Amino acid sequence: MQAVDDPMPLTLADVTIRLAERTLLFVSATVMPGEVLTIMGPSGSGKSTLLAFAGGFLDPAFRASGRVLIGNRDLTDVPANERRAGILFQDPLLFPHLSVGGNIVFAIPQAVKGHKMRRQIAEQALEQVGLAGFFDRDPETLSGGQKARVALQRTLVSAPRYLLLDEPFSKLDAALRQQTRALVFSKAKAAGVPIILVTHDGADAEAAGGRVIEVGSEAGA
Ligand SMILES: Nc1ncnc2c1ncn2[C@@H]1O[C@H](COP(=O)(O)OP(=O)(O)OP(=O)(O)O)[C@@H](O)[C@H]1O
Repeated sequence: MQAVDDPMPLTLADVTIRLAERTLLFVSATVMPGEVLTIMGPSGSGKSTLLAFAGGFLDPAFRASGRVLIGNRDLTDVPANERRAGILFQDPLLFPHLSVGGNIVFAIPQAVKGHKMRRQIAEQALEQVGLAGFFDRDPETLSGGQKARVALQRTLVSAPRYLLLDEPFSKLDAALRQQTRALVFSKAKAAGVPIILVTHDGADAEAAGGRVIEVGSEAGA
């Protein structure tokens, strides 16, 4: 797994997200490497939009004020190829035209040279989540839980500076959810980078084991 050589805190400094004239949410917090900050709130309260802003790709339909800082650097001053926000969505979004292993190889930073080395990293990443021997499989032949594990490893091999988790367990059934949740949090924390989790589910927040921020209602924060 790619280690991040310079893990830094992630700060959401007075971040306000607006849609038309409506304020959706306000958050101000610093997340330390290895820490999970959970954002909870009702549907439509702007949680996914907050993650998009934190990742540097806010939809132009929204207006945001406040800043996102990696360490002391404003995200907008960090070149796009150095931001490296690792994102996991509800849907694993595996590339259908690549094999399972190809999905992971694709995410390995270009600085890691050599076909053999890249393949070896991907094989190890699969092995770590119980998917040894799955390298050449078509992603469509995997179960939901297996896809979620591949998506996790694809994100982690990319050497992210921080992780943004947008309800990554919500499509899994209860038993699988519990198992996948434990795996994601242990591996994400081991990556030693700041983690922001968005969820509706109190059990996710409990398993994450960090601070929880409740954001506003649909009527506006
Ligand atoms: N591209 C867009 N243009 C206009 N409005 C949008 C756009 N994307 C989302 N919205 C609206 O912005 C609000 C916030 O959406 P967002 O997806 O951030 O909420 P959320 O809290 O993540 O919701 P959920 O928990 O249901 O995923 C919602 O009212 C949504 O309908």
